Amino acid sequence: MHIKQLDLKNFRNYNQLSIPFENKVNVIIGENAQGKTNLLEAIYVLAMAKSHRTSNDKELIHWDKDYAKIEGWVEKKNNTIPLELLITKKGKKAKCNHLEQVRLSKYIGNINVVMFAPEDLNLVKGSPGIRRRFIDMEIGQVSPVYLNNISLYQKVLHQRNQYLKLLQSKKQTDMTMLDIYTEQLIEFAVKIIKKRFEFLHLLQEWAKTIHFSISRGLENLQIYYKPSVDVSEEDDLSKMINKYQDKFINQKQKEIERGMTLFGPHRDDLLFEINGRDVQTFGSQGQQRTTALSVKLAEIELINSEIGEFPILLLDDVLSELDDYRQSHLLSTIQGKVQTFVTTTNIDGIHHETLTKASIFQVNNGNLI
Ligand SMILES: Nc1ncnc2c1ncn2[C@@H]1O[C@H](COP(=O)(O)OP(=O)(O)OP(=O)(O)O)[C@@H](O)[C@H]1O
Repeated sequence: MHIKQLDLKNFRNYNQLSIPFENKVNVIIGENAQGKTNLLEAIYVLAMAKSHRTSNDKELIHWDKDYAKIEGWVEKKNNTIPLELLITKKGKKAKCNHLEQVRLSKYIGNINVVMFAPEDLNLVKGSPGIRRRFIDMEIGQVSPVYLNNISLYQKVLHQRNQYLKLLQSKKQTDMTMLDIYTEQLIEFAVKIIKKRFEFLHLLQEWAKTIHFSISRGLENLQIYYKPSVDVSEEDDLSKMINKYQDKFINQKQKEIERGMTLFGPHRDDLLFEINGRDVQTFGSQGQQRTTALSVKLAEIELINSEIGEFPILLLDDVLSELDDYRQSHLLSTIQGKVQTFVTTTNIDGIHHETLTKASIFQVNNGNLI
């Protein structure tokens, strides 16, 4: 799939932009603070209905304006889909094929994107929240049901936490509501975890092969799911439910004392190992970067195997962070099959061969030439 045309109105520092793109590597060059990341963010928001760098949608609207609009025409194998996202200070409205989509979870997934930004280099080293966000965003792109379960889980989690706070402060002593919230929480938790296991299983297969090749056959990458309740990939849903129920019964007092939910998908993590050793603790910076790169390249392959089309790749200022060999590997994977947007302040950081086949844009204060 690829974006044929992108129109922006009042999006961050873009007052008005209307630009066609080809299905190849598009290099966006500009000095700092000109709007390179903003452009990639617009494509990401068009795909995911939220930003990769802020949870506050109002920040996306140009300071002096009341709304922002992103329109994109996405060419897929069999059709072209017009997409539109209107962001106002009161909320968002999404249209697909000119029809308003009541549920955003149904809208997301019309375009698939893989974003690789400097913060993704922290996928291994950073906090567990980064890894959870990664896994949720990636599964969410191909599974609206998963996104829906996440949002229902978060709702119950919030209610359960509030109730635990009431019990903690002894403003409430009746346990009935806590038990009801616990049952509801478990229902969504196990569905989420089951899907995460499935996704990681597939991601792991691709990431392992890619990593082996980037490390010139020296490194074996393994990715594990680290659950906060001792469930495993082999467990069926009812076994997982039993384990969860036991955990919440055993830890009830502790949760009341702390006034919060201490177990569940919102506390789970991922573990990366190279040749049997934890990359977060023992990996060099280079190994951590290679791991992040392998995972991103694996995502591209995984999306293609799930939906039969390659996603759009957004590379925000990361090419110069990769050495020549890793850059070549990345570019040979995408060349000719993945529409890619690359931002850079310095064209010298990008392979000569890539540049000869790319469209090159200059961005200057919210204008793209
Ligand atoms: N809501 C907004 N309205 C208007 N301008 C905004 C808004 N949000 C950010 N900006 C402006 O956008 C510019 C930043 O753009 P962007 O983050 O895309 O920079 P960049 O070109 O990627 O730079 P760098 O190379 O430093 O990462 C800044 O000048 C900032 O002031």
